[in-house]
Amino acid sequence: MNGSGGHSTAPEQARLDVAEVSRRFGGNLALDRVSLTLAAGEILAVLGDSGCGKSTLLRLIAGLDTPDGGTIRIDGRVVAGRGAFVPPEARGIGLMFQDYALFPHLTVLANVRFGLNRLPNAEAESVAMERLREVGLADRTASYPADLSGGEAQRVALARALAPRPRVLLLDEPFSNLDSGTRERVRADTLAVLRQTGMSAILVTHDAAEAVEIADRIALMRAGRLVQSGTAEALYRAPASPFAARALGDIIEIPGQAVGGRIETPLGPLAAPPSLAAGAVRVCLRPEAIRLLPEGEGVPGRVLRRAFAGSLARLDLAVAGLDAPLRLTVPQAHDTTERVGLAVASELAHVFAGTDDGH
Ligand SMILES: Nc1ncnc2c1ncn2[C@@H]1O[C@H](COP(=O)(O)OP(=O)(O)OP(=O)(O)O)[C@@H](O)[C@H]1O
Repeated sequence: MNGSGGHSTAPEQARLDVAEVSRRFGGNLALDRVSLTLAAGEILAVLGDSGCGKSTLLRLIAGLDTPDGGTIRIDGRVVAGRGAFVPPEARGIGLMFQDYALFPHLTVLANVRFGLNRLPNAEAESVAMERLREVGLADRTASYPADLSGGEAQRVALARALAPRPRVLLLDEPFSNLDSGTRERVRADTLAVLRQTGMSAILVTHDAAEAVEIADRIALMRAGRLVQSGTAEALYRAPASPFAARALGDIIEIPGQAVGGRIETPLGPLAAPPSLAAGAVRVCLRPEAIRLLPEGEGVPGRVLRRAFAGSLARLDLAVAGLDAPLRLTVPQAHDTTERVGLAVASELAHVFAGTDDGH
């Protein structure tokens, strides 16, 4: 029941290859042998809670910091590690942070031109115009940042980061300063621009829904380590740990006991994976793994509460052997009696040995 590994592309073919990279701050191991790859044109989301090392990883890739171990390659060339260090401006990396960092005293056009100072004036101007067209802001060239909405400012920052056509674009929580209505639209616009320009990008976020929506693959981090990487679907369907299961969607966790090829749980027996040793296990279930049956069938449950949730209804069920009520969502039209039966689809259960979280 293990998930996929860290590499999806051979390191020598990858646009970006991060191999066994570590970074220590005093006694704090902020990154612990993190490996990941990014293919050309791919969008990877680095997903994790505050303090898990996401920004540290981006800073190392950008060349704003130096790793204590491991190597970073861009298009096969070592840019950090093995005694090499290529400075940020020579890495072909574009950066976009959540505060956009637009220059307030420069027009929109001048902001986008800023990163193009190696080009002759006329060319820099025409490239900047082209990038502003790409993000749909060709008519705002003479405006100043103070006159822009949050969404527009974000698009100018995107145009500026894309202006020199970087090999890799790094986006650090780029939508977190936008209100929720604007965020979805700007996110969709940003994704469209990244796809249109074939950009290879890493997006750092603590928002699983955002990672799922925008990325081809997700690298899930926890406490300085890469927990699992793969497509959103792979992480959803085959989480490597209870933590990974929780990170990518609703999960119902129940205790279990593996004995002789089966797992005894309060929701009935489940088939045990062949490699599982006897002993205590944790069973993680997606809500769709649990079926409601008429009273008298399956494992008995008692409805404690039924709450209205639009087209759905939320049920809290008491089940013998479970400490907390089991929360299920059913179609509003589903009429429930006070007593019901429950069944679990074994093939949708994720079973983990032991009782701790694992990585
Ligand atoms: N320059 C630094 N000096 C000392 N400790 C640091 C430094 N930069 C980061 N850290 C520590 O490294 C760990 C990882 O921090 P990092 O900022 O990379 O996490 P993050 O996942 O980006 O969090 P957030 O989402 O809050 O920005 C934290 O424990 C942080 O305190």
